[in-house]
Amino acid sequence: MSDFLADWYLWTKAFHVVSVISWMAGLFYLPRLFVYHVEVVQASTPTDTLFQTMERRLLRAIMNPAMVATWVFGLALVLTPGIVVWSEVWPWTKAAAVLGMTWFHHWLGLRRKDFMRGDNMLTGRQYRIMNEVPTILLLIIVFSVIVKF
Ligand code: HEM
Repeated sequence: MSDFLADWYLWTKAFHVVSVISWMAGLFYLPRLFVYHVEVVQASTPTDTLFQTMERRLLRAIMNPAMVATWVFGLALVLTPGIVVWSEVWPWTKAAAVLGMTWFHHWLGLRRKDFMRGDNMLTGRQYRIMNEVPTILLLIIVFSVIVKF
């Protein structure tokens, strides 16, 4: 198993990065959709239904599979011999930020259900602020995994 993972290391990393890009695209876009949904769209109109469809498809067709793929390829990299040295700081920083990103994904899923039920409680400004969460986590993850501080 270790030999197999070592042989496929660069391919695994390439698929990991592709999955990460797809996941991040959704994590940036879905809160933007929520901003417009709450600020511009009237409840129970055809536009409301259209936004709900876009939000559901983005989450189910792109973000959920991309998150699973990111985790699968990421964990394969963790198991690859010699890649992660747990006595260094960066794997822990990255792990904490990745758990934060996964929490944010599930938080967005819960907010989508609020819109679906017609009882969203947050304002456009609050969604704009939450939109910064993936940016901050992305910076922490990329600097920790590449600079390895
Ligand atoms: C979901 C759980 C994740 C795990 C278990 C994981 C684990 C890993 C591991 C072990 C590596 C190899 C590091 C190396 O080759 O030195 C790696 C590479 C990488 N990861 Fe992740 N990762 C995860 C999520 C993410 C996320 C969310 C991002 C970005 C937002 C990300 C961005 C990257 C990048 C850019 C690389 C390539 C670094 C390089 O070129 O050396 N990863 N990941």
